[in-house]
Amino acid sequence: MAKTINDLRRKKQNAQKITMLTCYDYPTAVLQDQAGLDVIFVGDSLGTNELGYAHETAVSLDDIRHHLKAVRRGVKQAYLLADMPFKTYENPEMALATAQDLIAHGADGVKLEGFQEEIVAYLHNNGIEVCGHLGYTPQSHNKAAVQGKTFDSAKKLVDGAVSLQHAGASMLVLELVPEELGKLITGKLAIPTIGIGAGRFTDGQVLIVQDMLGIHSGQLRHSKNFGQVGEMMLNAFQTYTREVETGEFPQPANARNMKSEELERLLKIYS
Ligand SMILES: Nc1nc(=O)c2c([nH]1)NC[C@@H]1CN(c3ccc(C(=O)N[C@@H](CCC(=O)O)C(=O)O)cc3)CN21
Ligand SMILES: CC(C)C(=O)C(=O)O
Ligand SMILES: [Mg+2]
Repeated sequence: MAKTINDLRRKKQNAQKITMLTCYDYPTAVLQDQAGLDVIFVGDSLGTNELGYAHETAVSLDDIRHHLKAVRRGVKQAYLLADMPFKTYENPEMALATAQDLIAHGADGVKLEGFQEEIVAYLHNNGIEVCGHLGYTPQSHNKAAVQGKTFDSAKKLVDGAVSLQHAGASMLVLELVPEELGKLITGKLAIPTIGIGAGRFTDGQVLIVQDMLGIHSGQLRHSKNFGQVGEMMLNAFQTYTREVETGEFPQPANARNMKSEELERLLKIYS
């Protein structure tokens, strides 16, 4: 049975951590699902991490849909969440059309950024499971910076989080906020909080899959390399290149052969 929002809420109640990673393709989805991830997430970080765009705001609904469909084919047990792209939820009707499109293409729930209580309430009232996202929100911020470091900005985030829950949000991502604020908001909410750069005390954690696999050069402070996959890929590409160039690959065992009588007939004509 695939995981539901209720399973995630129960994990929070039992003080069990919720695990989430971004995912943009089928083979990665199969492995994440097999590993037992709770939430597999097609984020709009797709743009900068998978498609080579300069910014998340360049990601279209078509882009998300295309990758969501691939991920859907690989996810059997996890909850599958999809980001609503920039400018696809500018009013309640547009938001509902976007959310319904993503649900129709395999998402179990959708995520949107910011203090969007009216949109969240409208989606919720139409049966959509919505995840909020507060703190650093790439669709409205240009440069990564920790949010909620001062009394005023922190209060805005606490009040916003409570309002989103009240509006019907099922879950809340907190991005780049002080650990103290992650803890405070998590304690105030009945719905699960998922942190990225939000410290130790959120109900769950999310990372960008390339970051945690070590596919990017450079290390962001909130992340950790759980594997040196980039280095392994580079080594494999370099070794392949060298072996093809030197003739070490392919070997006879990699080749297919004709029956000798067929070959002899052919050579009689052409040699
Ligand atoms: N590869 C990748 N990793 C992410 O964590 C990530 C994305 N992409 N795309 C969407 C958002 C944007 N995020 C980001 C982007 C940049 C920083 C960054 O530059 N962090 C600095 C410190 C910033 C600060 O402390 O003010 C660092 O050195 O880690 C952090 C989170 C998190 N998300
Ligand atoms: C950083 C996470 C939460 C996100 O929104 C994304 O990957 O798009
Ligand atoms: Mg996003």
